[in-house]
Amino acid sequence: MIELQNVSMGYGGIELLTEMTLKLVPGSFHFLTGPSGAGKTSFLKLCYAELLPSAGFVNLFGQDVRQMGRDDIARTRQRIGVVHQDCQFLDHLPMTENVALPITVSGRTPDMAELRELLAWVGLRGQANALPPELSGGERQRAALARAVIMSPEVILADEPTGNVDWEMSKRLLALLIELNKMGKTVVIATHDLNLIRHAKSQVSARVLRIQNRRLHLAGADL
Ligand SMILES: Nc1ncnc2c1ncn2[C@@H]1O[C@H](COP(=O)(O)OP(=O)(O)OP(=O)(O)O)[C@@H](O)[C@H]1O
Repeated sequence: MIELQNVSMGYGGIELLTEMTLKLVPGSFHFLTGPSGAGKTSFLKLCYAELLPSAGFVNLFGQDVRQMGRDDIARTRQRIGVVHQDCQFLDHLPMTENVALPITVSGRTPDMAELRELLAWVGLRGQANALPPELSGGERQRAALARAVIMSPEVILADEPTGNVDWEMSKRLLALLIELNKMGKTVVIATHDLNLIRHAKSQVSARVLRIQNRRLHLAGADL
């Protein structure tokens, strides 16, 4: 579904990622780790066509990203849910409306029963009418996850989804992502948190990728 073949990319003519090859098969679970600034966010952006490779091929659901027009990219993005590192919300809208934004911007009316069910799933039933500034960090992260999955994507790319929360909340977020994977979704989590990876490995069969020295490596069992 997402395939990178000898992909390189960089900014301002300086290469950041070199010759990366990876095939994300349906239902797989991957962690992506590596030092700060190694290029984890940039890598994820390649996977949802926010960035294009400077060399090599990125294939999303059978299509080469370079051959895709704006409409193709928009359609493909509906199949990929992204939990951004700095989850942004519209502060004047209640959480239900923020979480439903992907549906409303695509011109549809959200099903309120489904929306309530989704908020309950991430443990935010009581915050449905709250405004984003009234939420804690963990609640924001869970709302970001709900927003990422509201279009029922096949793939979930989560960029440091547990970045600003304590260990209990990290485990709770991870449990939601594992639940999504058990429902058949393909999951990629970029994280610095090796404890999170160790914890996950007792519950799910996950591959760990590491970006180091601009290249993508399969991490060993030393985690
Ligand atoms: N739009 C951009 N223009 C220029 N340089 C950028 C841009 N985005 C990222 N970079 C640079 O690319 C490098 C990798 O950034 P990226 O955010 O992909 O790394 P990361 O591994 O996700 O980092 P972190 O773990 O700190 O979030 C950094 O040096 C960053 O400054």
